[in-house]
Amino acid sequence: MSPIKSPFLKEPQTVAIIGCPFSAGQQRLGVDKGPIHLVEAGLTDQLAELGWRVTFDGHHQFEELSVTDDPPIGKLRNPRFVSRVNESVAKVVGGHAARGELPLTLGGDHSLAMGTISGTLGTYPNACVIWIDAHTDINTPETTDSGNLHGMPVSFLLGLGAKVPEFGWIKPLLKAERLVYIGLRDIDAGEKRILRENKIKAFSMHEVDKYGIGKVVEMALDHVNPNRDLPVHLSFDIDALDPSVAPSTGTPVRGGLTFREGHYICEAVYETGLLVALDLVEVNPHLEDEFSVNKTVTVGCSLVRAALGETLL
Ligand SMILES: NC(=[NH2+])NCCC[C@H](N)C(=O)O
Ligand SMILES: [Mn+2]
Ligand SMILES: [Mn+2]
Repeated sequence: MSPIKSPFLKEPQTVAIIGCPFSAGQQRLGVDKGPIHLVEAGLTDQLAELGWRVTFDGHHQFEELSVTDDPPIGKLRNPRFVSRVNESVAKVVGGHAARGELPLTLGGDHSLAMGTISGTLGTYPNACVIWIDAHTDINTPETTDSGNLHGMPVSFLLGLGAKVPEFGWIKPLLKAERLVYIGLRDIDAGEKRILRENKIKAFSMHEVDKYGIGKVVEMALDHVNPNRDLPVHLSFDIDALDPSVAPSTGTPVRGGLTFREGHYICEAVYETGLLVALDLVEVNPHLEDEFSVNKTVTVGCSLVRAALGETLL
């Protein structure tokens, strides 16, 4: 029995867990401990229980890639380190995808999507990206206020904004019409302009309230995957969930997805049978109290299970 009825994955269906203890895309300590907590919570066994062959080669040791001198380039913080780590993540994710496995990247901050989505698109050039987040993470080197690269991966993938030679390895393989957002509620002014100018489809919490999550996911899939035949990369930032559901994250924004809305998205993507890669990022076990951390890690594991075939019935 295979967990997904998938036109893309090879038998025995394999999920490759890629632990990415990485935090240099933002400034709060602890998000690099996210993957360790998710794995220690038992995620590997939970996925095996769903029928997957699970591989996990230990958490990546990015220290080897660290740079002694990494001054900002313009506003961009830790640019060389972020670039190098993502280049290596792209190779790892791409390698698993090319072997017909499903890479599950555990972050770490969301700058990691530069690597994960580059890896997916290298193997599946027509893949679409479903980005679940409170934020659009589409600032360019020109529009960013914070200089934090976790707020910018999407612009690099689309090839928007000033070209930074250090990030020259990123091929702008993502097309605006193959990207859709759900859960948005904190978008910078410059980002709003980019969304408009590039006609990027986005469902904020306003649309979730108006139409309900079922309709929103259907409309999102209709946009990026009208014939339901393209591979899907699901990039899930835990801060898409309401802080009452997932408090331990670096940039919480109130008014987010409920527990069920978050799970519904994952379940609906699973049901398409088209999922080829999954990211779960921005779990920060150093933030808030022990109860909050447990809650956040537990909901993170359960979102992953939902995307990989756990059903309620
Ligand atoms: N992956 C995230 N949590 N991103 C938050 C980004 C916040 C803000 N838009 C920035 O550019 O810094
Ligand atoms: Mn976010
Ligand atoms: Mn994000």
